Amino acid sequence: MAAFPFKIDATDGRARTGILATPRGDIRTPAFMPVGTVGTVKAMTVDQVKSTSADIILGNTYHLMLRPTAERVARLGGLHKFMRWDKPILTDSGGFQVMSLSKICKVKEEAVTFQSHLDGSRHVLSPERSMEIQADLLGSDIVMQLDELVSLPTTEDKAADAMRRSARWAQRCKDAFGTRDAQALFGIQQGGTFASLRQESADRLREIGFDGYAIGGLAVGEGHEGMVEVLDYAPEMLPAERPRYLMGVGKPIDIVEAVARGVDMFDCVLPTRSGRHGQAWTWDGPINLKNARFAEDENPLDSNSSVSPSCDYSKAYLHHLVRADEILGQVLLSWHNIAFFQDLMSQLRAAIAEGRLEAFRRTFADRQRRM
Ligand SMILES: CC#C[C@H]1NC(N)=Nc2cc3[nH]c(NC)nc3cc21
Repeated sequence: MAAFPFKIDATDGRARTGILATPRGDIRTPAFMPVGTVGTVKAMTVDQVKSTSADIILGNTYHLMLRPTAERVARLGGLHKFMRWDKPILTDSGGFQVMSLSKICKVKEEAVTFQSHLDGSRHVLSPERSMEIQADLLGSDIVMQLDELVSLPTTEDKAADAMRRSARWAQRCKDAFGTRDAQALFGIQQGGTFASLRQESADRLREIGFDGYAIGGLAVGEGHEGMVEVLDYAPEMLPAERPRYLMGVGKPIDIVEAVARGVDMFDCVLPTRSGRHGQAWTWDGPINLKNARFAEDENPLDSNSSVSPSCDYSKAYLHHLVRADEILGQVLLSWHNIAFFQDLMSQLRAAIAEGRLEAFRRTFADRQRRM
């Protein structure tokens, strides 16, 4: 019996909307997970994150194992208690971050060894250690397998080798994770932009059996068209009855196109990172509050929103905060952007439930281009 029942309430073309039920709360899909890398959704309190109606957030094994260490988080009661977030948490396994962040890393069949980007200290991350950190020490609700990242551009042979190692690590993760009914384990499909490798990866993951299936290897610089090309076939290679999670994605238009191709879960640093740099996402595309045209604009970012940073504050005030490099500017724009992404997911769920996703997609794309 797979952990976490996934009930699909409606479909529209390849898109699905439903509920992934977890012991810490239901996750409405399609879902966007705010990124809380080191135990904080940057510049936001957990109450502000909750006010956006986010059902689940993401944490990172790589960052938390380096600081404050997974053992310390465990001694302090686990990640939920530590950061005061009592809803679901998905943790990434560390593979992607080790290979994209750490100074030196060596990948062997047994494990990845690397030096911390913080102080150069040496660390080892094996499939078994990643499971121990995520499931036992951090106590996350959804655990990601450890996978191997290949940097783009890559050859088919290199992508095949990495995909097959990730599949062997997937089995080791499943064995180490064991059978738990209060936590779930997701596998990660690899294979770059090679359909035959993606199919082989999906087949191997299905044989092993996971509670959900992620699409890895995208949002790594392939661009919107490159991503959509893979999304035209990759999601449907994965079991239809379990959640499909596209890692690291993405811009609002990427999310809409991926939902239309059968993806259920997303995470991306874009709303919080761009908010810290003065950017606000709106239904008419992104704007940057640094721009002089907002200096005396008394309108809020979104008067239809019920979330404070979107409906209570004037663009003029936000412009002032950003120009003055005030911390509150980073807080309010991060908060607004997360609220906007959650509003987008809510509108996508409604559009699928009412069978009008195609119309929503067209209108959304036209309006986003207006900027
Ligand atoms: C190859 C591969 C792969 C995936 N593997 C794991 N464990 N995490 C990821 C995180 C990502 N973030 C982004 N873009 C921001 N693409 C990602 C891809 C992965």
